[in-house]
Amino acid sequence: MLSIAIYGEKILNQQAEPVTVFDNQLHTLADDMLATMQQAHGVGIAAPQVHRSLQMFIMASNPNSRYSDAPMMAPQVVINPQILQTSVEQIRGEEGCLSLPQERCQVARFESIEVRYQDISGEWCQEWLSGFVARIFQHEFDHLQGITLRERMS
Ligand SMILES: O=C(NO)N[C@@H](Cc1ccccc1)C(=O)O
Ligand SMILES: [Zn+2]
Repeated sequence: MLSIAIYGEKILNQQAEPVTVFDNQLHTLADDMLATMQQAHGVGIAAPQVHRSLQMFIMASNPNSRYSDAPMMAPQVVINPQILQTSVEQIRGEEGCLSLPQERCQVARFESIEVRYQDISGEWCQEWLSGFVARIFQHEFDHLQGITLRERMS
């Protein structure tokens, strides 16, 4: 397990660096992030939260004790992400953050987004996401820009 940075640590307010080397060490980091997220009953985790200032996160929505109505999806490693388009509609919904333990708050997010990112092997993927998975993507994407829930609490 990796240690999770807590709100206030400056790494959470930094712009993360692009990933340029897709090697075994990157695979190990992805595996360690997933294990750390699962141990914390999370549905997503971003590299800066495990003290690695890299443009990389994992989305792994699953119904668990913290989000009982989360949809089931296979864990997805997202590297060097871009948000290409967003829906007009925004939806308020409850979010938590592993770096803000015990806090939950309502955040407005775009209902659907078109995204482009590289997977663990460096292949580019482009797709539309909507609903809870789009919410997780936007939450993790914020982390890569040094934005946390505290800055989103309206
Ligand atoms: O802190 C993180 N990721 O950065 N993990 C959050 C992810 C998340 C995002 C959006 C809505 C709900 C939950 C978690 O509670 O598992
Ligand atoms: Zn978070």
